Amino acid sequence: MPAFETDPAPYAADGLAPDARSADLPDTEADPEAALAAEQAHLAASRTALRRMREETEALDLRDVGGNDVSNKLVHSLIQARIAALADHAHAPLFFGRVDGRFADAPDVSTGTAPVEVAADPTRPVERFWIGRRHVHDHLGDPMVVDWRAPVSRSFYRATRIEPLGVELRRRFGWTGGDLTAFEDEHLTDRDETDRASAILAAEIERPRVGPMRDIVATIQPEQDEIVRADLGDTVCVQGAPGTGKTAVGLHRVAWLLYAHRERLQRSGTLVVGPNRSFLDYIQQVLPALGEVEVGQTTVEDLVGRVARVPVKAPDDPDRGRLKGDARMAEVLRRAVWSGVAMPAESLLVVRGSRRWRLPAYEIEEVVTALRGRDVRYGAARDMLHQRLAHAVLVQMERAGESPDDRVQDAVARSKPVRDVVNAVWPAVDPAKLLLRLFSDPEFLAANADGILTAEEQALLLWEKPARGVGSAKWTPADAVLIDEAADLVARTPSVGHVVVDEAQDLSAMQCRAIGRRCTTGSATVLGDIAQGTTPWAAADWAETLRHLGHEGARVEELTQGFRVPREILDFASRLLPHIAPGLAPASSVREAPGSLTLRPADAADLDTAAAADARALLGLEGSVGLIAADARIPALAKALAETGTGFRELGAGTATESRLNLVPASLAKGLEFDHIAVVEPAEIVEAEPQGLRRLYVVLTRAVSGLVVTHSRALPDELTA
Ligand SMILES: Nc1ncnc2c1ncn2[C@@H]1O[C@H](COP(=O)(O)OP(=O)(O)OP(=O)(O)O)[C@@H](O)[C@H]1O
Repeated sequence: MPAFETDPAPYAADGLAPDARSADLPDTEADPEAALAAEQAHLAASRTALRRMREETEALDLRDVGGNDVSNKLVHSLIQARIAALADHAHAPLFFGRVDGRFADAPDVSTGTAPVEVAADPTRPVERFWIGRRHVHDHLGDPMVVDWRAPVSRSFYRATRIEPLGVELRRRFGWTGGDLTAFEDEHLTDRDETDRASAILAAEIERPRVGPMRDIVATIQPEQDEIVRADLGDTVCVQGAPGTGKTAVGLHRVAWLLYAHRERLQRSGTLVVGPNRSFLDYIQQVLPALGEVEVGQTTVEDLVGRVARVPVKAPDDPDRGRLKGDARMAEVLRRAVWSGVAMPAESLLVVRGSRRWRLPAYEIEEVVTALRGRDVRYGAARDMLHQRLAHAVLVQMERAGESPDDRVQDAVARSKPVRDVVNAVWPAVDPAKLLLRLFSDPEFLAANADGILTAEEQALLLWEKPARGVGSAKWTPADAVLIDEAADLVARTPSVGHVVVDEAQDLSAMQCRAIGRRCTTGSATVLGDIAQGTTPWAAADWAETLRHLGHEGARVEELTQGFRVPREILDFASRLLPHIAPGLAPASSVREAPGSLTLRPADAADLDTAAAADARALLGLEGSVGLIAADARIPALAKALAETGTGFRELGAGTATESRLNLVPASLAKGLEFDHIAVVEPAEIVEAEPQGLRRLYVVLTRAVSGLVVTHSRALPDELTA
């Protein structure tokens, strides 16, 4: 059987490949240069095809659509989004890989939006697929580049010599800017060939970081791909050491889910929750680069802030914050919300025309009791109470020979006597006011917290100076989460189809519940590292976090291969692990960078100047630089940098300065990475907070290429032992 279905002219005069998927290409072994030239020709043809696809979209005539103004606007914006998605980014490869293999003939293997598994079929002729960021087809509709999320692309990421999935050849391409410059082949069915380390893969991982995080579509690893392509219904929790690709995997998973379940998820929505704004800024370009612009990216504070609508004015102190984040608070709030429901003292009297209708108190009580027993939100039950009371009055009218219709019932439901009864027996609850009362009124708190919180805990919650009103209270982030919980007891929080939660180890039980109620009808990807938990309420294990998220029993996967931090630095930082997370094994590193770690003693008096000089020296190297120190030292470092006229960007300062040098308070370093980092005075970082050793672990593991530790004091014992 010939290697490929033959077609003697792979590239036609118009530059388009009539059927490059099965055409003969030059023999790679005999003539690698010709093989590279053929790939470059396929690239040129694919670019031409992409341009044609864009021009066709641009030429779409909206007048044909008809419809009203609103639908025209919608179609117009969809077309604009499509045109943007079809842009050819000259600096990025249009494809990064190719698979040649014998695949079962599924109709949507290269274009499918359903998660069709690609299957091998040795009886089929060899077909080849180029894998890239977006789908490109020729004028006949045949694929020239297949989206990395299409079913057949799975074989590119997952095929091994043991399980080739139909793949005979896997080719990776090397690029310089927009030019295709090299390729590497693996013949997965060739028994004589052995695995070799991929230079292209290594180069891609080593590429210096200049700006925000970028996508990893070209190099997703099999264990990562398994998480990326997990079914929509699966909630997956990923534990992974620093730099193992958790964030990258979470973002690619959203992009894959949107491809495989586009219609459903576009309707329900998706959400990425990250620890802070600096982190969201850092990751914000990954999804748009993958063609997904409609994913909400937010912090927990912003998420609950939209519901709580109170000004957050103060941080949480550790003890109070821990208590406010405790899951027992949910029960206190539940009791408090429902505590206002009372039994009626009087009957209900409705006057209509010349007639008076009386509903005795015991009948009202029956209605209230029945509603309490139903599994509905407080506010929904309150709305129902109006209607139920009106209905009971209507029954009396009917018994008396009248024939009232729905309009009469509505009028009675809205009448003042009914409203008065409802206000008395089922008062409206304002979540923020409820919390204000709990924290200001010891008796109200005791009535709802006794048996749940100890007397000391109740005392801890009470404000020393009760607030006058919701607007003037000194709300903290944990309070906003409690208000969000109360709001959900009153009215159900809408759920999206999928939520990705990053740095989840730092969430309190109540924060988990806040996120969990936003994916009650959907699934979640939960990412984190127990060793990097730095909040006073950080998780000790994933089972608890998953339980509070409402996804108990979700599977926990571990990523152990580090892509960011060179081995020497990772080994150095991992000395802290037995002290901060005894159960966790250190990650391995795929990257060797001998000499990447420098320990530099300095005089206490010159520490800031020395650190500023280190950072300036690092600017002489390629890539981004992070100067990281305890938060309290940041102003001194900013001054030292300014004195030498070194431009820098201070994270968290709210300024939009562009600079390769980033001045980073240790508390904002989580999730970020820089090519080179200079860490100042580790002992100070450790002392700054109860979880200081973990903070130091986070800080030391931000480096991609090099780490300089500048210190005037002894390094912490845990780091030198
Ligand atoms: N398969 C891969 N190919 C190339 N680069 C990768 C791969 N996986 C991860 N990386 C890179 O490794 C770095 C670390 O990834 P990421 O930030 O997702 O790790 P993380 O596990 O979330 O780290 P942390 O716990 O420190 O937040 C990033 O630069 C990412 O692009």
